[in-house]
Amino acid sequence: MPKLLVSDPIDQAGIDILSQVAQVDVETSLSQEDLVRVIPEYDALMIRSGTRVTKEIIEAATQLKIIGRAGVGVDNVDVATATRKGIVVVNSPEGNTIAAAEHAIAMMLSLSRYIPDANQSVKSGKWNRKAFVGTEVYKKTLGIVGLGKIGSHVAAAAKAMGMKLIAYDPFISTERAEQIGCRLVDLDLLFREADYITLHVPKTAETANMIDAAALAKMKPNVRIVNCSRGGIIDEAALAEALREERIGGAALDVFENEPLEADSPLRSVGKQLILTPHLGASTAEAQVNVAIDVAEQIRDVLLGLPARSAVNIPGLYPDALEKLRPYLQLAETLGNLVGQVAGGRIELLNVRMQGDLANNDSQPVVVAALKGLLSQALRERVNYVNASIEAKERGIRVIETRDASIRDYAGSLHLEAKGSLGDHAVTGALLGDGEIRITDIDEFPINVPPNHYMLFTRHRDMPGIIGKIGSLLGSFNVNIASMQVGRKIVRGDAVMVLSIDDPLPDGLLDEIKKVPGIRDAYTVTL
Ligand SMILES: NC(=O)C1=CN([C@@H]2O[C@H](COP(=O)(O)OP(=O)(O)OC[C@H]3O[C@@H](n4cnc5c(N)ncnc54)[C@H](O)[C@@H]3O)[C@@H](O)[C@H]2O)C=CC1
Ligand SMILES: O=C(O)C(=O)COP(=O)(O)O
Repeated sequence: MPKLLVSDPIDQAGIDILSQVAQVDVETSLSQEDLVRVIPEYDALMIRSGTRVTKEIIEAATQLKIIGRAGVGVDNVDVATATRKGIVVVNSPEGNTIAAAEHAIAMMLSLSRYIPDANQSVKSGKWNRKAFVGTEVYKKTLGIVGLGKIGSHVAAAAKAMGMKLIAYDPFISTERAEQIGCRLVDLDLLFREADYITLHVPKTAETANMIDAAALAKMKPNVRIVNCSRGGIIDEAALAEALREERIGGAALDVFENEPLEADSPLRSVGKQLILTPHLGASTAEAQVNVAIDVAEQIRDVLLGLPARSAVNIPGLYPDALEKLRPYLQLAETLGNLVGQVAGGRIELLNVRMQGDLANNDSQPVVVAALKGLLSQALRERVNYVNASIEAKERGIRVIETRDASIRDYAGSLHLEAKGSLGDHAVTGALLGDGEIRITDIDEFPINVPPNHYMLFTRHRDMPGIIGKIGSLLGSFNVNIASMQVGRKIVRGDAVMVLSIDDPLPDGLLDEIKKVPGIRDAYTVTL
Protein backbone atom coordinates (compact mmCIF):
# COMPACT_ATOMS: atom_id res chain seq x y z
CA MET A 1 0.00 0.00 0.00
CA PRO A 2 1.38 3.46 -0.86
CA LYS A 3 2.24 5.78 2.05
CA LEU A 4 0.94 9.32 2.48
CA LEU A 5 2.30 11.92 4.88
CA VAL A 6 -0.06 14.67 6.04
CA SER A 7 2.14 17.38 7.53
CA ASP A 8 -0.44 20.14 8.23
CA PRO A 9 -3.90 19.96 9.84
CA ILE A 10 -6.31 18.62 7.20
CA ASP A 11 -10.04 17.93 7.60
CA GLN A 12 -10.91 14.31 8.38
CA ALA A 13 -13.03 14.12 5.19
CA GLY A 14 -9.79 14.12 3.18
CA ILE A 15 -8.06 11.60 5.43
CA ASP A 16 -11.05 9.24 5.09
CA ILE A 17 -10.82 9.27 1.29
CA LEU A 18 -7.10 8.61 1.36
CA SER A 19 -7.22 5.89 3.99
CA GLN A 20 -8.99 3.71 1.42
CA VAL A 21 -5.96 3.66 -0.89
CA ALA A 22 -2.96 4.50 1.29
CA GLN A 23 -1.40 4.25 4.69
CA VAL A 24 -1.95 7.75 6.08
CA ASP A 25 0.49 9.20 8.63
CA VAL A 26 -0.55 12.53 10.17
CA GLU A 27 2.49 14.36 11.63
CA THR A 28 1.85 18.07 11.95
CA SER A 29 4.89 19.24 13.89
CA LEU A 30 7.78 18.04 11.76
CA SER A 31 10.79 20.34 11.31
CA GLN A 32 12.49 20.83 7.93
CA GLU A 33 15.19 18.38 9.02
CA ASP A 34 12.57 15.81 10.08
CA LEU A 35 10.89 16.13 6.67
CA VAL A 36 14.15 15.62 4.79
CA ARG A 37 14.74 12.53 6.90
CA VAL A 38 11.29 10.92 6.54
CA ILE A 39 10.27 11.93 3.01
CA PRO A 40 12.03 8.98 1.28
CA GLU A 41 9.40 6.66 2.83
CA TYR A 42 6.45 8.44 1.20
CA ASP A 43 4.57 8.28 -2.12
CA ALA A 44 2.43 11.34 -1.44
CA LEU A 45 2.59 14.45 0.72
CA MET A 46 -0.45 16.51 1.73
CA ILE A 47 0.09 20.02 3.10
CA ARG A 48 -1.39 23.48 3.71
CA SER A 49 0.61 26.70 4.06
CA GLY A 50 2.39 25.56 7.23
CA THR A 51 4.84 23.19 5.54
CA ARG A 52 7.56 24.64 3.34
CA VAL A 53 8.34 22.00 0.74
CA THR A 54 11.85 23.08 -0.14
CA LYS A 55 14.22 21.93 -2.83
CA GLU A 56 16.09 19.97 -0.18
CA ILE A 57 12.98 18.04 0.86
CA ILE A 58 11.96 17.31 -2.74
CA GLU A 59 15.45 16.22 -3.65
CA ALA A 60 15.56 13.90 -0.66
CA ALA A 61 12.35 12.22 -1.85
CA THR A 62 12.89 8.96 -3.68
CA GLN A 63 9.36 7.69 -4.38
CA LEU A 64 7.23 10.81 -4.02
CA LYS A 65 4.64 11.00 -6.83
CA ILE A 66 2.43 13.84 -5.72
CA ILE A 67 2.33 16.87 -3.44
CA GLY A 68 -1.23 17.93 -2.64
CA ARG A 69 -1.73 21.47 -1.36
CA ALA A 70 -5.13 21.66 0.38
CA GLY A 71 -5.62 25.30 -0.59
CA VAL A 72 -4.70 27.74 -3.36
CA GLY A 73 -1.20 29.17 -2.99
CA VAL A 74 1.66 26.87 -3.90
CA ASP A 75 4.31 29.46 -3.15
CA ASN A 76 5.43 27.29 -0.20
CA VAL A 77 6.29 24.47 -2.63
CA ASP A 78 9.35 24.47 -4.87
CA VAL A 79 7.23 23.59 -7.91
CA ALA A 80 10.16 23.88 -10.32
CA THR A 81 12.13 21.21 -8.48
CA ALA A 82 9.03 18.99 -8.17
CA THR A 83 8.43 19.30 -11.92
CA ARG A 84 12.00 18.45 -12.76
CA LYS A 85 11.64 15.37 -10.56
CA GLY A 86 8.34 14.44 -12.24
CA ILE A 87 6.35 14.98 -9.04
CA VAL A 88 2.81 16.20 -9.66
CA VAL A 89 1.77 19.21 -7.60
CA VAL A 90 -1.98 19.70 -7.19
CA ASN A 91 -4.00 22.32 -5.36
CA SER A 92 -7.63 23.25 -4.75
CA PRO A 93 -8.12 26.42 -6.80
CA GLU A 94 -11.68 27.14 -5.67
CA GLY A 95 -12.27 25.29 -2.41
CA ASN A 96 -11.54 28.26 -0.14
CA THR A 97 -12.44 31.21 -2.41
CA ILE A 98 -15.52 32.16 -0.40
CA ALA A 99 -13.76 31.75 2.94
CA ALA A 100 -10.87 34.03 1.94
CA ALA A 101 -13.20 36.63 0.41
CA GLU A 102 -15.41 36.69 3.50
CA HIS A 103 -12.35 37.07 5.72
CA ALA A 104 -11.26 40.11 3.69
CA ILE A 105 -14.73 41.66 4.08
CA ALA A 106 -14.68 40.86 7.83
CA MET A 107 -11.29 42.56 8.11
CA MET A 108 -12.53 45.63 6.25
CA LEU A 109 -15.57 46.02 8.49
CA SER A 110 -13.59 45.27 11.66
CA LEU A 111 -11.15 48.00 10.68
CA SER A 112 -13.96 50.46 10.01
CA ARG A 113 -15.65 49.85 13.36
CA TYR A 114 -12.63 48.95 15.59
CA ILE A 115 -14.38 45.70 16.55
CA PRO A 116 -11.34 43.85 17.99
CA ASP A 117 -10.34 46.77 20.24
CA ALA A 118 -13.90 47.60 21.24
CA ASN A 119 -14.41 43.94 22.22
CA GLN A 120 -11.18 43.95 24.22
CA SER A 121 -12.19 47.17 25.94
CA VAL A 122 -15.63 45.90 27.05
CA LYS A 123 -14.12 42.62 28.25
CA SER A 124 -11.63 44.55 30.35
CA GLY A 125 -14.54 46.19 32.21
CA LYS A 126 -14.75 49.51 30.32
CA TRP A 127 -17.72 51.11 28.53
CA ASN A 128 -16.02 53.60 26.24
CA ARG A 129 -18.22 54.56 23.30
CA LYS A 130 -16.28 57.66 22.27
CA ALA A 131 -13.04 55.83 21.53
CA PHE A 132 -14.57 53.67 18.83
CA VAL A 133 -16.45 55.95 16.46
CA GLY A 134 -16.01 54.28 13.08
CA THR A 135 -16.63 55.03 9.43
CA GLU A 136 -19.10 53.53 6.95
CA VAL A 137 -18.03 51.66 3.86
CA TYR A 138 -21.19 52.77 2.02
CA LYS A 139 -20.30 55.00 -0.96
CA LYS A 140 -16.57 54.66 -0.22
CA THR A 141 -14.18 53.55 -2.97
CA LEU A 142 -12.73 50.07 -2.67
CA GLY A 143 -9.56 49.40 -4.68
CA ILE A 144 -9.17 45.71 -5.44
CA VAL A 145 -5.72 44.56 -6.49
CA GLY A 146 -6.14 41.22 -8.31
CA LEU A 147 -9.59 40.55 -9.77
CA GLY A 148 -9.40 36.75 -9.85
CA LYS A 149 -11.62 34.33 -7.97
CA ILE A 150 -11.33 35.87 -4.51
CA GLY A 151 -11.11 39.49 -5.75
CA SER A 152 -14.31 39.01 -7.81
CA HIS A 153 -16.22 37.63 -4.84
CA VAL A 154 -15.05 40.50 -2.64
CA ALA A 155 -16.23 42.86 -5.39
CA ALA A 156 -19.73 41.34 -5.38
CA ALA A 157 -20.04 41.63 -1.60
CA ALA A 158 -18.65 45.17 -1.52
CA LYS A 159 -20.99 46.21 -4.32
CA ALA A 160 -23.93 44.94 -2.31
CA MET A 161 -22.80 47.20 0.54
CA GLY A 162 -22.93 50.21 -1.78
CA MET A 163 -19.20 50.64 -2.32
CA LYS A 164 -17.70 52.09 -5.50
CA LEU A 165 -15.30 49.59 -7.05
CA ILE A 166 -12.03 50.17 -8.82
CA ALA A 167 -9.55 47.43 -9.60
CA TYR A 168 -6.04 46.86 -10.85
CA ASP A 169 -5.38 43.60 -12.67
CA PRO A 170 -3.35 43.82 -15.88
CA PHE A 171 -4.49 40.36 -16.94
CA ILE A 172 -8.26 40.88 -16.81
CA SER A 173 -10.22 42.32 -19.74
CA THR A 174 -12.24 45.52 -19.43
CA GLU A 175 -15.41 43.57 -20.28
CA ARG A 176 -14.82 41.06 -17.51
CA ALA A 177 -14.18 43.88 -15.02
CA GLU A 178 -17.34 45.64 -16.15
CA GLN A 179 -19.35 42.44 -15.67
CA ILE A 180 -18.12 42.40 -12.07
CA GLY A 181 -18.98 46.08 -11.72
CA CYS A 182 -15.40 47.32 -11.43
CA ARG A 183 -13.63 50.13 -13.24
CA LEU A 184 -10.13 49.02 -14.22
CA VAL A 185 -7.50 51.61 -13.33
CA ASP A 186 -3.73 51.65 -13.07
CA LEU A 187 -2.11 50.92 -9.74
CA ASP A 188 -1.06 54.51 -9.17
CA LEU A 189 -4.62 55.78 -9.53
CA LEU A 190 -5.93 52.98 -7.33
CA PHE A 191 -3.49 53.97 -4.58
CA ARG A 192 -4.54 57.63 -4.86
CA GLU A 193 -8.33 57.17 -5.11
CA ALA A 194 -9.16 54.27 -2.83
CA ASP A 195 -10.60 54.68 0.67
CA TYR A 196 -10.09 50.93 1.16
CA ILE A 197 -7.55 48.71 -0.59
CA THR A 198 -7.75 44.92 -0.60
CA LEU A 199 -5.09 42.64 -2.08
CA HIS A 200 -5.94 39.39 -3.90
CA VAL A 201 -2.87 38.63 -6.01
CA PRO A 202 -0.44 35.73 -5.96
CA LYS A 203 3.05 36.46 -4.66
CA THR A 204 5.29 36.95 -7.70
CA ALA A 205 8.32 39.08 -8.55
CA GLU A 206 5.88 41.81 -9.68
CA THR A 207 3.67 41.76 -6.60
CA ALA A 208 6.43 41.45 -3.96
CA ASN A 209 6.61 44.76 -2.05
CA MET A 210 3.88 46.20 -4.27
CA ILE A 211 2.87 48.32 -1.29
CA ASP A 212 6.09 49.92 -0.12
CA ALA A 213 6.87 53.29 1.46
CA ALA A 214 6.47 55.09 -1.90
CA ALA A 215 3.07 53.50 -2.53
CA LEU A 216 1.91 54.28 1.01
CA ALA A 217 2.91 57.91 0.50
CA LYS A 218 0.49 58.19 -2.45
CA MET A 219 -2.54 56.97 -0.49
CA LYS A 220 -5.29 58.96 1.15
CA PRO A 221 -4.53 59.80 4.81
CA ASN A 222 -7.46 57.69 6.00
CA VAL A 223 -7.02 54.73 3.65
CA ARG A 224 -7.55 51.27 5.16
CA ILE A 225 -5.59 48.38 3.69
CA VAL A 226 -6.52 44.69 3.87
CA ASN A 227 -4.15 41.88 2.96
CA CYS A 228 -5.54 38.35 2.92
CA SER A 229 -3.41 37.23 -0.03
CA ARG A 230 0.27 36.68 0.73
CA GLY A 231 2.89 38.09 3.06
CA GLY A 232 5.63 40.13 1.44
CA ILE A 233 3.27 41.98 -0.90
CA ILE A 234 3.24 44.78 1.68
CA ASP A 235 6.53 46.03 3.11
CA GLU A 236 5.80 45.37 6.80
CA ALA A 237 8.34 47.84 8.23
CA ALA A 238 7.07 50.65 5.98
CA LEU A 239 3.47 49.83 6.92
CA ALA A 240 4.23 49.81 10.66
CA GLU A 241 5.90 53.22 10.33
CA ALA A 242 3.03 54.72 8.31
CA LEU A 243 0.54 53.45 10.90
CA ARG A 244 2.54 54.68 13.84
CA GLU A 245 2.90 58.12 12.25
CA GLU A 246 -0.85 58.04 11.44
CA ARG A 247 -0.18 58.68 7.76
CA ILE A 248 -2.83 56.07 6.87
CA GLY A 249 -6.12 55.12 8.51
CA GLY A 250 -5.48 51.46 9.24
CA ALA A 251 -4.54 48.01 8.03
CA ALA A 252 -5.69 44.45 8.57
CA LEU A 253 -3.27 41.63 7.80
CA ASP A 254 -3.91 37.91 7.64
CA VAL A 255 -0.63 36.96 6.01
CA PHE A 256 2.99 37.83 6.74
CA GLU A 257 6.41 37.79 5.18
CA ASN A 258 7.46 35.19 7.76
CA GLU A 259 4.88 32.94 9.34
CA PRO A 260 4.38 32.57 12.24
CA LEU A 261 4.91 36.34 12.67
CA GLU A 262 8.15 37.00 14.56
CA ALA A 263 7.85 37.86 18.25
CA ASP A 264 9.76 41.12 17.71
CA SER A 265 7.92 42.20 14.53
CA PRO A 266 7.30 45.99 14.50
CA LEU A 267 3.69 45.14 13.61
CA ARG A 268 2.95 43.66 17.02
CA SER A 269 3.24 47.00 18.81
CA VAL A 270 0.96 49.07 16.54
CA GLY A 271 -2.30 50.14 18.22
CA LYS A 272 -5.96 49.97 17.27
CA GLN A 273 -5.46 50.91 13.61
CA LEU A 274 -3.88 47.52 12.93
CA ILE A 275 -5.67 44.16 13.04
CA LEU A 276 -3.70 40.95 12.76
CA THR A 277 -5.03 37.41 12.24
CA PRO A 278 -2.87 34.26 12.02
CA HIS A 279 -3.50 33.29 8.34
CA LEU A 280 -7.16 32.45 8.88
CA GLY A 281 -8.48 33.27 5.38
CA ALA A 282 -9.18 29.64 4.53
CA SER A 283 -10.06 28.58 8.05
CA THR A 284 -13.77 27.90 7.82
CA ALA A 285 -15.35 24.52 8.39
CA GLU A 286 -16.77 24.58 4.86
CA ALA A 287 -13.55 25.55 3.11
CA GLN A 288 -11.52 22.97 5.01
CA VAL A 289 -13.91 20.20 3.97
CA ASN A 290 -13.88 21.47 0.35
CA VAL A 291 -10.10 21.66 0.00
CA ALA A 292 -9.48 18.40 1.87
CA ILE A 293 -11.88 16.45 -0.36
CA ASP A 294 -10.73 18.18 -3.55
CA VAL A 295 -7.06 17.44 -2.91
CA ALA A 296 -7.57 13.99 -1.37
CA GLU A 297 -9.48 12.87 -4.47
CA GLN A 298 -6.67 14.06 -6.68
CA ILE A 299 -4.00 12.34 -4.59
CA ARG A 300 -6.07 9.13 -4.66
CA ASP A 301 -6.44 9.38 -8.46
CA VAL A 302 -2.74 9.95 -9.06
CA LEU A 303 -1.80 7.07 -6.74
CA LEU A 304 -4.17 4.92 -8.83
CA GLY A 305 -2.46 6.06 -12.05
CA LEU A 306 -5.24 8.45 -13.15
CA PRO A 307 -4.79 12.12 -14.14
CA ALA A 308 -5.32 14.91 -11.59
CA ARG A 309 -7.82 17.67 -12.39
CA SER A 310 -5.95 20.63 -10.88
CA ALA A 311 -2.32 19.76 -11.41
CA VAL A 312 -0.25 22.92 -11.46
CA ASN A 313 2.71 21.38 -13.25
CA ILE A 314 1.71 18.72 -15.80
CA PRO A 315 -0.10 18.73 -19.13
CA GLY A 316 -3.46 17.00 -18.82
CA LEU A 317 -3.21 15.45 -22.26
CA TYR A 318 -3.51 11.91 -23.42
CA PRO A 319 -0.03 10.38 -23.72
CA ASP A 320 -0.29 9.54 -27.47
CA ALA A 321 -1.27 13.03 -28.58
CA LEU A 322 1.26 14.51 -26.20
CA GLU A 323 4.17 12.53 -27.59
CA LYS A 324 3.44 13.53 -31.20
CA LEU A 325 2.80 17.17 -30.47
CA ARG A 326 5.33 17.73 -27.70
CA PRO A 327 7.78 19.87 -29.79
CA TYR A 328 4.91 21.99 -31.14
CA LEU A 329 3.49 22.44 -27.65
CA GLN A 330 6.84 23.81 -26.54
CA LEU A 331 6.79 26.12 -29.59
CA ALA A 332 3.25 27.28 -28.81
CA GLU A 333 4.05 27.90 -25.16
CA THR A 334 7.17 29.89 -26.01
CA LEU A 335 5.36 32.00 -28.62
CA GLY A 336 2.39 32.55 -26.26
CA ASN A 337 4.74 33.76 -23.55
CA LEU A 338 6.57 35.96 -26.10
CA VAL A 339 3.48 37.57 -27.65
CA GLY A 340 2.03 38.22 -24.19
CA GLN A 341 5.14 40.14 -23.19
CA VAL A 342 5.49 41.93 -26.54
CA ALA A 343 1.85 43.05 -26.36
CA GLY A 344 1.96 43.91 -22.64
CA GLY A 345 -1.24 44.98 -20.89
CA ARG A 346 -4.52 43.12 -21.16
CA ILE A 347 -5.08 40.70 -24.01
CA GLU A 348 -8.59 40.61 -25.41
CA LEU A 349 -8.12 38.29 -28.38
CA LEU A 350 -5.60 35.63 -29.34
CA ASN A 351 -5.58 34.42 -32.90
CA VAL A 352 -3.77 31.09 -33.25
CA ARG A 353 -2.93 30.16 -36.85
CA MET A 354 -1.52 26.71 -37.46
CA GLN A 355 0.48 26.69 -40.68
CA GLY A 356 1.98 24.07 -43.03
CA ASP A 357 2.00 20.50 -41.64
CA LEU A 358 0.89 21.73 -38.24
CA ALA A 359 -2.47 22.69 -39.79
CA ASN A 360 -3.28 18.98 -40.12
CA ASN A 361 -2.98 18.31 -36.38
CA ASP A 362 -5.43 18.51 -33.51
CA SER A 363 -5.36 22.20 -32.71
CA GLN A 364 -6.74 22.04 -29.18
CA PRO A 365 -3.54 21.12 -27.33
CA VAL A 366 -1.59 23.71 -29.36
CA VAL A 367 -4.09 26.43 -28.46
CA VAL A 368 -3.97 25.37 -24.81
CA ALA A 369 -0.18 25.49 -24.86
CA ALA A 370 -0.24 28.97 -26.42
CA LEU A 371 -2.67 30.14 -23.73
CA LYS A 372 -0.54 28.57 -21.01
CA GLY A 373 2.43 30.57 -22.33
CA LEU A 374 0.33 33.72 -22.63
CA LEU A 375 -0.96 33.46 -19.05
CA SER A 376 2.31 32.37 -17.52
CA GLN A 377 3.36 35.94 -16.68
CA ALA A 378 0.16 36.44 -14.68
CA LEU A 379 -0.36 33.04 -13.14
CA ARG A 380 3.14 31.57 -13.07
CA GLU A 381 3.20 27.88 -12.26
CA ARG A 382 -0.51 27.82 -11.43
CA VAL A 383 -1.50 27.83 -15.08
CA ASN A 384 -1.28 24.45 -16.75
CA TYR A 385 -2.59 22.49 -19.71
CA VAL A 386 -5.66 21.56 -17.73
CA ASN A 387 -6.72 25.02 -16.62
CA ALA A 388 -5.27 27.39 -19.28
CA SER A 389 -8.48 27.59 -21.35
CA ILE A 390 -10.73 28.19 -18.33
CA GLU A 391 -8.33 30.77 -16.92
CA ALA A 392 -8.26 32.56 -20.31
CA LYS A 393 -12.05 32.52 -20.52
CA GLU A 394 -12.38 33.90 -17.02
CA ARG A 395 -10.04 36.72 -18.03
CA GLY A 396 -12.19 37.56 -21.05
CA ILE A 397 -9.57 36.45 -23.59
CA ARG A 398 -11.29 35.34 -26.80
CA VAL A 399 -9.50 32.74 -28.89
CA ILE A 400 -9.74 32.30 -32.65
CA GLU A 401 -8.17 29.26 -34.28
CA THR A 402 -7.31 29.27 -37.95
CA ARG A 403 -5.38 26.90 -40.21
CA ASP A 404 -3.48 27.46 -43.40
CA ALA A 405 -1.71 24.38 -44.73
CA SER A 406 -0.53 26.36 -47.79
CA ILE A 407 1.93 28.49 -45.80
CA ARG A 408 5.06 26.40 -46.21
CA ASP A 409 8.03 28.65 -45.36
CA TYR A 410 8.83 25.90 -42.85
CA ALA A 411 7.39 22.37 -42.64
CA GLY A 412 5.18 23.43 -39.77
CA SER A 413 4.85 26.84 -38.18
CA LEU A 414 2.64 28.73 -35.79
CA HIS A 415 1.48 32.33 -35.95
CA LEU A 416 0.05 34.06 -32.86
CA GLU A 417 -1.62 37.44 -33.00
CA ALA A 418 -2.65 39.16 -29.77
CA LYS A 419 -5.05 42.08 -29.67
CA GLY A 420 -4.74 43.93 -26.42
CA SER A 421 -5.24 47.13 -24.52
CA LEU A 422 -1.86 48.44 -25.73
CA GLY A 423 -2.22 47.46 -29.40
CA ASP A 424 -1.95 44.46 -31.68
CA HIS A 425 1.15 42.31 -31.96
CA ALA A 426 2.04 39.13 -33.80
CA VAL A 427 4.81 36.56 -33.64
CA THR A 428 5.55 33.51 -35.76
CA GLY A 429 7.76 30.55 -34.97
CA ALA A 430 8.70 27.26 -36.50
CA LEU A 431 10.41 24.01 -35.69
CA LEU A 432 13.60 23.14 -37.50
CA GLY A 433 14.30 19.57 -38.64
CA ASP A 434 16.07 18.78 -35.36
CA GLY A 435 13.07 20.03 -33.35
CA GLU A 436 14.73 23.31 -32.41
CA ILE A 437 12.51 26.36 -32.08
CA ARG A 438 13.03 29.46 -34.21
CA ILE A 439 11.22 32.77 -33.88
CA THR A 440 10.75 33.65 -37.53
CA ASP A 441 8.71 36.81 -37.51
CA ILE A 442 7.86 39.56 -35.10
CA ASP A 443 5.22 42.14 -35.99
CA GLU A 444 5.73 41.15 -39.64
CA PHE A 445 9.47 41.76 -39.57
CA PRO A 446 11.26 38.59 -40.70
CA ILE A 447 13.90 37.30 -38.24
CA ASN A 448 15.38 33.91 -37.45
CA VAL A 449 16.40 33.53 -33.82
CA PRO A 450 16.16 30.79 -31.22
CA PRO A 451 14.37 31.82 -28.03
CA ASN A 452 16.67 32.82 -25.17
CA HIS A 453 16.01 33.30 -21.46
CA TYR A 454 16.74 37.05 -21.63
CA MET A 455 15.99 38.94 -24.84
CA LEU A 456 15.98 42.57 -25.86
CA PHE A 457 13.85 43.80 -28.78
CA THR A 458 14.03 47.22 -30.39
CA ARG A 459 11.97 48.88 -33.07
CA HIS A 460 14.11 51.43 -34.85
CA ARG A 461 14.84 53.33 -38.01
CA ASP A 462 17.10 51.34 -40.33
CA MET A 463 20.09 53.70 -40.50
CA PRO A 464 23.84 53.37 -40.07
CA GLY A 465 25.31 53.44 -36.56
CA ILE A 466 22.34 52.28 -34.48
CA ILE A 467 23.49 48.70 -33.99
CA GLY A 468 26.95 49.90 -32.91
CA LYS A 469 25.47 52.33 -30.41
CA ILE A 470 23.27 49.68 -28.80
CA GLY A 471 26.21 47.25 -28.69
CA SER A 472 28.43 49.79 -26.93
CA LEU A 473 25.69 50.80 -24.51
CA LEU A 474 25.19 47.17 -23.45
CA GLY A 475 28.96 46.76 -23.21
CA SER A 476 29.31 49.83 -21.02
CA PHE A 477 26.77 48.26 -18.60
CA ASN A 478 28.65 44.94 -18.73
CA VAL A 479 25.76 43.06 -20.43
CA ASN A 480 27.02 40.24 -22.61
CA ILE A 481 25.34 39.76 -26.00
CA ALA A 482 24.95 36.10 -27.02
CA SER A 483 23.50 36.85 -30.46
CA MET A 484 22.03 39.71 -32.41
CA GLN A 485 19.86 39.98 -35.49
CA VAL A 486 18.14 42.70 -37.45
CA GLY A 487 14.98 42.30 -39.50
CA ARG A 488 13.59 44.85 -41.91
CA LYS A 489 10.99 45.06 -44.62
CA ILE A 490 12.51 47.81 -46.74
CA VAL A 491 15.94 49.41 -46.80
CA ARG A 492 16.14 52.49 -44.52
CA GLY A 493 12.58 51.97 -43.36
CA ASP A 494 11.50 50.58 -40.01
CA ALA A 495 13.46 47.64 -38.57
CA VAL A 496 13.56 45.39 -35.52
CA MET A 497 16.65 44.29 -33.62
CA VAL A 498 16.61 41.13 -31.51
CA LEU A 499 19.38 40.53 -29.01
CA SER A 500 19.85 37.46 -26.88
CA ILE A 501 21.63 38.53 -23.73
CA ASP A 502 23.25 36.53 -20.95
CA ASP A 503 21.97 38.67 -18.08
CA PRO A 504 18.87 40.73 -17.32
CA LEU A 505 19.25 44.43 -18.17
CA PRO A 506 20.46 46.45 -15.18
CA ASP A 507 18.17 49.24 -13.90
CA GLY A 508 18.14 52.30 -16.13
CA LEU A 509 19.69 50.70 -19.22
CA LEU A 510 16.39 50.25 -21.06
CA ASP A 511 15.69 53.98 -20.65
CA GLU A 512 19.17 54.77 -22.05
CA ILE A 513 18.49 52.51 -25.06
CA LYS A 514 15.17 54.25 -25.70
CA LYS A 515 17.01 57.59 -25.80
CA VAL A 516 19.31 56.53 -28.68
CA PRO A 517 18.35 58.59 -31.77
CA GLY A 518 16.42 56.41 -34.24
CA ILE A 519 15.13 53.96 -31.58
CA ARG A 520 11.33 54.07 -31.56
CA ASP A 521 10.73 51.46 -28.88
CA ALA A 522 12.66 48.93 -26.82
CA TYR A 523 11.52 46.22 -24.47
CA THR A 524 12.85 43.13 -22.77
CA VAL A 525 11.38 39.66 -22.69
CA THR A 526 12.13 36.76 -20.35
CA LEU A 527 11.35 33.32 -21.75
N1 LIG B 1 -5.33 34.18 3.44
C1 LIG B 1 -5.65 32.98 3.04
O1 LIG B 1 -5.83 32.07 3.84
C2 LIG B 1 -5.82 32.71 1.60
C3 LIG B 1 -5.04 33.34 0.68
N2 LIG B 1 -5.18 33.08 -0.66
C4 LIG B 1 -4.34 33.82 -1.60
O2 LIG B 1 -5.15 34.76 -2.30
C5 LIG B 1 -4.55 35.07 -3.55
C6 LIG B 1 -5.59 35.14 -4.67
O3 LIG B 1 -6.22 33.89 -4.84
P1 LIG B 1 -7.29 33.62 -6.02
O4 LIG B 1 -8.20 34.77 -6.16
O5 LIG B 1 -7.83 32.27 -5.78
O6 LIG B 1 -6.32 33.56 -7.27
P2 LIG B 1 -6.66 33.88 -8.81
O7 LIG B 1 -5.57 33.30 -9.60
O8 LIG B 1 -8.07 33.49 -9.12
O9 LIG B 1 -6.55 35.47 -8.88
C7 LIG B 1 -5.34 36.17 -8.80
C8 LIG B 1 -5.47 37.40 -9.70
O10 LIG B 1 -4.29 38.20 -9.56
C9 LIG B 1 -4.00 38.74 -10.84
N3 LIG B 1 -2.59 39.17 -10.90
C10 LIG B 1 -1.47 38.42 -11.12
N4 LIG B 1 -0.38 39.21 -11.10
C11 LIG B 1 -0.82 40.47 -10.86
C12 LIG B 1 -0.19 41.73 -10.73
N5 LIG B 1 1.14 41.83 -10.84
N6 LIG B 1 -0.94 42.82 -10.48
C13 LIG B 1 -2.30 42.73 -10.36
N7 LIG B 1 -2.98 41.57 -10.50
C14 LIG B 1 -2.24 40.45 -10.74
C15 LIG B 1 -4.31 37.62 -11.81
O11 LIG B 1 -4.55 38.12 -13.11
C16 LIG B 1 -5.56 37.03 -11.19
O12 LIG B 1 -6.73 37.61 -11.76
C17 LIG B 1 -3.45 34.00 -3.74
O13 LIG B 1 -2.22 34.57 -3.39
C18 LIG B 1 -3.81 32.95 -2.72
O14 LIG B 1 -2.72 32.19 -2.33
C19 LIG B 1 -6.10 32.18 -1.12
C20 LIG B 1 -6.91 31.51 -0.24
C21 LIG B 1 -6.81 31.70 1.20
O1 LIG C 1 -5.13 28.58 0.09
C1 LIG C 1 -4.29 29.45 0.33
O2 LIG C 1 -3.57 29.99 -0.52
C2 LIG C 1 -4.09 29.85 1.73
O3 LIG C 1 -3.36 30.79 1.97
C3 LIG C 1 -4.73 29.08 2.82
O4 LIG C 1 -3.70 28.62 3.67
P1 LIG C 1 -3.98 27.46 4.74
O5 LIG C 1 -4.38 26.24 3.96
O6 LIG C 1 -5.06 27.93 5.64
O7 LIG C 1 -2.69 27.26 5.46
